[in-house]
Amino acid sequence: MRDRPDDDDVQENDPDLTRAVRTVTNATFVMEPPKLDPVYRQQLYQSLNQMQASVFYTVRDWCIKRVGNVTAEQFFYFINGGAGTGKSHLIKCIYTEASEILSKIERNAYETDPSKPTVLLTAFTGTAAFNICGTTLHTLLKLPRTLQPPYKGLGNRLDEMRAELMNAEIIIIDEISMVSKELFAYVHFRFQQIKGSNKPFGGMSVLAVGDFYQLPPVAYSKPLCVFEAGCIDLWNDNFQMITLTEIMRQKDDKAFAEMLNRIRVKDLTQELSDNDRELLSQAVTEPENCPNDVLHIFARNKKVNHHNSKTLALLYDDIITINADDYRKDARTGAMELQTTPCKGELNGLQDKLELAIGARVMLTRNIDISQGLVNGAFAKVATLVYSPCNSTHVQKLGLDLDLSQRRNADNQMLVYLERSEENITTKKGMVRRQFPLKLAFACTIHKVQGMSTTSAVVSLKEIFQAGMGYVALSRVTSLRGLRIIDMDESKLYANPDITESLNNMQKNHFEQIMPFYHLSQTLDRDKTFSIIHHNTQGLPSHIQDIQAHHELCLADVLCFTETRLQGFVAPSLHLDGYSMFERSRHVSYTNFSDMARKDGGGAAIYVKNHIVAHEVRYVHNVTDLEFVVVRVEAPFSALIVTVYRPPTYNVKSFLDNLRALLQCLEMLDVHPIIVCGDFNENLLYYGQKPIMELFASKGYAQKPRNEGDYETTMDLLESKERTSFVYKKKERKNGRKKERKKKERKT
Ligand SMILES: Nc1ncnc2c1ncn2[C@@H]1O[C@H](COP(=O)(O)OP(=O)(O)OP(=O)(O)O)[C@@H](O)[C@H]1O
Repeated sequence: MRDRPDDDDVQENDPDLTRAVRTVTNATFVMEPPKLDPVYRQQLYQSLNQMQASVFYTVRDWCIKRVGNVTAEQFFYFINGGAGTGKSHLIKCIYTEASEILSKIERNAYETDPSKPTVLLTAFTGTAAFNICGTTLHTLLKLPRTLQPPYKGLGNRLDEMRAELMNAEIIIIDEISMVSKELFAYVHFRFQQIKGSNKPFGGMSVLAVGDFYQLPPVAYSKPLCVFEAGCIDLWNDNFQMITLTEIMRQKDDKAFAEMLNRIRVKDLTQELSDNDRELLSQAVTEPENCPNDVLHIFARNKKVNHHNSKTLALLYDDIITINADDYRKDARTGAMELQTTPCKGELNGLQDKLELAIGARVMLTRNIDISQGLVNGAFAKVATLVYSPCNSTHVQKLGLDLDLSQRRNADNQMLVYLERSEENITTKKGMVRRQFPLKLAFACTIHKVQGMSTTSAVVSLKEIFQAGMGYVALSRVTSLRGLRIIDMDESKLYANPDITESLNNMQKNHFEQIMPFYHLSQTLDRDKTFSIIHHNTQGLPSHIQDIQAHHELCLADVLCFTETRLQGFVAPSLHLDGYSMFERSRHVSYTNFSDMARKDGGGAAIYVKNHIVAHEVRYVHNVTDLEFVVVRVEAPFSALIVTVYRPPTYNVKSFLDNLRALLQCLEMLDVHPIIVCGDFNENLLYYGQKPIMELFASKGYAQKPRNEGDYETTMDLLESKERTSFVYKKKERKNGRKKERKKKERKT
């Protein structure tokens, strides 16, 4: 049987909501994507694993379509995945990239303010919002305290909200497991009102992110994915699920990561396997063996408070007591009078008295300023006390040293100064309290650690009262070495079976279309297929790391690159592991066009997998003034592979003469099939003559692939003489090139 929480814990389950609503409804949100250094940004994108990259590029392509005015259907994706599978990491990347691309949408400057956000990054709790550099749903949408139907509109704040969210196209909602159906419906109605549209969420695309096996919504309401009769079902009607499976948090401790995956879905009736029990037992210990300075995680507040007081007394001699300043309204004069001693406040309100010490670990209990990291659940150390100038015993401000993970900028070593917050004590009429919104944090509840990554923690499994709590607590640490379990109780590790059933029934998407070759290569018989990818690199030196990190490119047997922009010297860093490289720079490619030879850019290269026997055909008789590479493959297949680049400024007639000469010489080598690919800068959408394609056709070459769809943006050709078993043409991802193309099409 599951425990029922007492009142204290019911409130504790709602760590941010009540406070967020109470304190920030009047606050305005600031939403500005972080200005990341381009190199760091590139590294961030390169770090994405295959599934993260699929989602990233799907959303990126959608944004590019929106900018290009191509029809882009509203999307509703649910990014699912166990703890530490990199959901938050992924949405930070999506947010940065999508914001930048969508900011390029041409808008009427008189009607819109281009500085307004295009992508809204939100989370349910303040800590999670800070973690992703976003804001809470409540702050963003100025949601009321109670979310019971019927929907209450924005009233006279509508214009203000419309002005603020006029450019918004996508909303990202992290920690979706904690979002109740009422809250979700409110978000939907808010956007319908703000955008003046009857579409779901007013036409906004939604990226919901989270793990329904982690903490559920507050007050025992059903998670969004679980069907509930009589409730509007925005979830199952609209959302498609994409699952991230690679655990990134515990990537250096695979056995632990895999065990966590099993605990995540284990239901109450199942037992741990012997292996898992044995593995977990390595972390089981007694409380006295746990260092005081390691974060302790408990299910209930009582245990947290007890541990905090005990540890403070143990570690510090100079304990300071900070009383709340309670003011009562004088009935006669109306003046607020300071009381000599604080009264007994509310259970979840500002504390009557705070016991602290310099150096003690504390946690904020209110959202003060999300942009500064002063959010409910943020960890810090007390660094200084600032006393009132007129009362040397009255603490006016506290200097806090926020944890590194809590700082928006890791270089920022400055203290943040916290002032007292003010709240009405609702149980005492006319009474107002001013106190620092803090509590000691040598320990905290499981509800405060969702989303957190830490190297070490002590977890108590005692008194866990909800499905998923045990899993959330155990999955915070990056390795089993950093985990200590006290009060081990296997029966507290269980999932809600309704979640499993609901997720099984959800619509799924694997985004195969964004990486077709990756998916195809999983089923291909690699011994019987030969894959060639052509790609215009727009500069090998600046993109070699992108190529190395790319999930599809390095699966090909042969990589044909154009616009390598090499200048003779090939740095060792330009070699790809597992491939032999053959290249020709532009400078050595022209004899009769010295002006072309002097220009930077251009060039071609072919990389061939090491297990393939291949030689470069370096000197091709009578062929000059052409940027090309020819490679003869001898085993396990026999073929001639050629890559050609024609710069847009190169006269077509001269190019055709030299290409014709090349094709003739290739025939003489008598190796088949001959596969020629490259970037010829010939507009295939143009209805008039296409002399380059016609030359290939006249010589018996066939364009691959034949699929009409592939011609849409094609300027590159992949021509083959004789049938090849499989060829794949890399799809374009570069916005810039599409634009250039469009420009050219308009001109022609
Ligand atoms: N592609 C990646 N490359 C490198 N590190 C990554 C990558 N993805 C995630 N990480 C790291 O793994 C850790 C866990 O990632 P993250 O917090 O995004 O996971 P999560 O799925 O949001 O977890 P939770 O459900 O517990 O909130 C973080 O330290 C993050 O920086």
